[in-house]
Amino acid sequence: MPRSKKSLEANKVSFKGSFASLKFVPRFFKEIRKVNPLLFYANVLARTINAILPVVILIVGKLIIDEVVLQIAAEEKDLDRLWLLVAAEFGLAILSDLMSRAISLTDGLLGDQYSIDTSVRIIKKTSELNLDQLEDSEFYDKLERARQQTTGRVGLMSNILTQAEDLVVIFTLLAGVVAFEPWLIILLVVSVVPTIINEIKFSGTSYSLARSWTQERRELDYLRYVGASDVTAKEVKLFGLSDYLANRFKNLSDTYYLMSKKLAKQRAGWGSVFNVIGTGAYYGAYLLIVFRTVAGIFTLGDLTFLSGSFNRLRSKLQGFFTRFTAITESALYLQDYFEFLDLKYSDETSEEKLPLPKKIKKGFEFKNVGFKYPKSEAWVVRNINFELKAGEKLAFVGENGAGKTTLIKLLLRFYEPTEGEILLDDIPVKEYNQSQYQQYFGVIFQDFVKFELTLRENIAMGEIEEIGNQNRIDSAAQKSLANEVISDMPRGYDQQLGKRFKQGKDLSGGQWQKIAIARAYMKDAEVLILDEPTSALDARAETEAFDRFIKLTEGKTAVIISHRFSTVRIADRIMVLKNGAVLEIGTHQELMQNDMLYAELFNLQAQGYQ
Ligand SMILES: Nc1ncnc2c1ncn2[C@@H]1O[C@H](COP(=O)(O)OP(=O)(O)OP(=O)(O)O)[C@@H](O)[C@H]1O
Repeated sequence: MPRSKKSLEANKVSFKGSFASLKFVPRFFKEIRKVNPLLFYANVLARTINAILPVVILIVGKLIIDEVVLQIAAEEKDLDRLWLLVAAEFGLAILSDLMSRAISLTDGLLGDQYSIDTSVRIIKKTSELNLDQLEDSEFYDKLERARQQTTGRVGLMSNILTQAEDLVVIFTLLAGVVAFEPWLIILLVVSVVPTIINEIKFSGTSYSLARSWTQERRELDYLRYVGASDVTAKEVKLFGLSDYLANRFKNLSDTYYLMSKKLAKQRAGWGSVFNVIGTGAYYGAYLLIVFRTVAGIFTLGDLTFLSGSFNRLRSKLQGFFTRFTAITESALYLQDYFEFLDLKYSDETSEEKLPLPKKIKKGFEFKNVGFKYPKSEAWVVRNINFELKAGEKLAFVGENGAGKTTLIKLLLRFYEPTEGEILLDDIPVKEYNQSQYQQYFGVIFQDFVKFELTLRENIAMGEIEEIGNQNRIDSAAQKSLANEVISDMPRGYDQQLGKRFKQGKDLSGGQWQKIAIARAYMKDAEVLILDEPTSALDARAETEAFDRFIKLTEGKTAVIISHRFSTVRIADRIMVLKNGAVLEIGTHQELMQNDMLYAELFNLQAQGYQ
């Protein structure tokens, strides 16, 4: 676990590594510009004007003081030029304020638009990826970092633009200072070098710390959720778990707090030591300017201009380097984000694919299929051979963990078999385009999603393009018996479901299930898969749901997983799985005559009902 110093070292990103992350900055800006070109160029323009203003303001300030000194000495006072200069300085101050406001306005608007854009892209990209990628914890961490840094990316944008702006300020001020007193440059270097050293020393460390803690942060989020959520509240209360969860949360957070506190203290400590050196150099420069003014080499105006310029230069340069560290740190997150967006899913990379047959002619065939989950050594299923014929209703039965859902995931091509192959009408399913292939199926999983959206949306999710097709939604609801749920809802189809939102209504397990089944009917799928779809229905509703299912899906191919044998027996054929292998397959009668596991389990359940 990366809670030790050792793992922090392992995750440490070098200063060079931080530099390398800057290569993502051009792409980042291209994307921002694409989001809203007008706002982007307005921002750049305002920043350019704002960058030139400081030196102009200082020069006008110097001219004002020189003019004042001149007028004090003059016998006949002529204040016209002075008024003009003061008016110019006033105008410049107003312009500077306007530009700053324009910058923060455009920064904010661009930032908002960009963060909407990135969130949308992350959602879309996630849907393109394979299940094995999504279930991989390393990948999940990457996704987490890509997602978390949405606000960080907005800060990065304004930091980089400010950096460019400050670079212009620094060069214009430098030009002014060099024109008067080139020696000051050496003192300037001495005054900022300590800051640079400090930044290099700590660069990357805080990012490394945050990065090495991605897993733990996930754990913290989870503990926070488990400890304070309506879903877990019943068990947490009943088992008195809140102290245990709170302590576990606190212990883990404290470890992180202590590590980051140590880092922050070191940074602050060294920062103050280096600052003393820097401030010393600044006052050295100040003395030099004062002496030259007393000696009559500089005018009073030069004195104000130089000391003002020098002071600004120092703070701008310091800011430049501090910001540089912040930029490289955030750019490392940018790397996570772009790497995530660039992830390929296997089907994308493969060559031309075959068009899918409009109608399934023969059916599916599993040939010697074996499968191990990624990063696992154990065979979950092996030597699987069976046919799912076109139009057939096949049921899978078997004990928990026998591999039933895994076979469904393989059939749906969420995973590729480790050995053997799956054929559709004698052609390996790999030959077909994956997403088109998946469109063939209407599936209700055991752990189907309870979308906390409206009832209508929950059903229409089966074929979202048809959300406006009321007839289709009505028909799906009738087939699945969800119409009974709808008539109980005060707002009918527009009823918000779940407890998360205002006026939301939570449903019973069985009611949710009826809605989920409606979702499967919504799609005019070639193959229907119901993975324990009726476990929460009462006995009467279950029988009714299955009778309907068989009638309504006449001619369609279907796979049903169920632990209830009364349901299973109405399937055309039943496949019994044990420890990842096919134990027996046949009709209910055949399996009863076989007198093996199926007959044993069937009789066991039948006795229970007597
Ligand atoms: N994503 C995964 N990664 C690794 N192993 C997994 C994964 N999903 C399931 N398994 C393992 O594969 C085996 C078969 O699981 P599967 O879900 O296919 O069983 P099942 O027959 O559907 O069980 P149940 O009746 O309990 O739903 C189990 O031992 C399980 O631990």
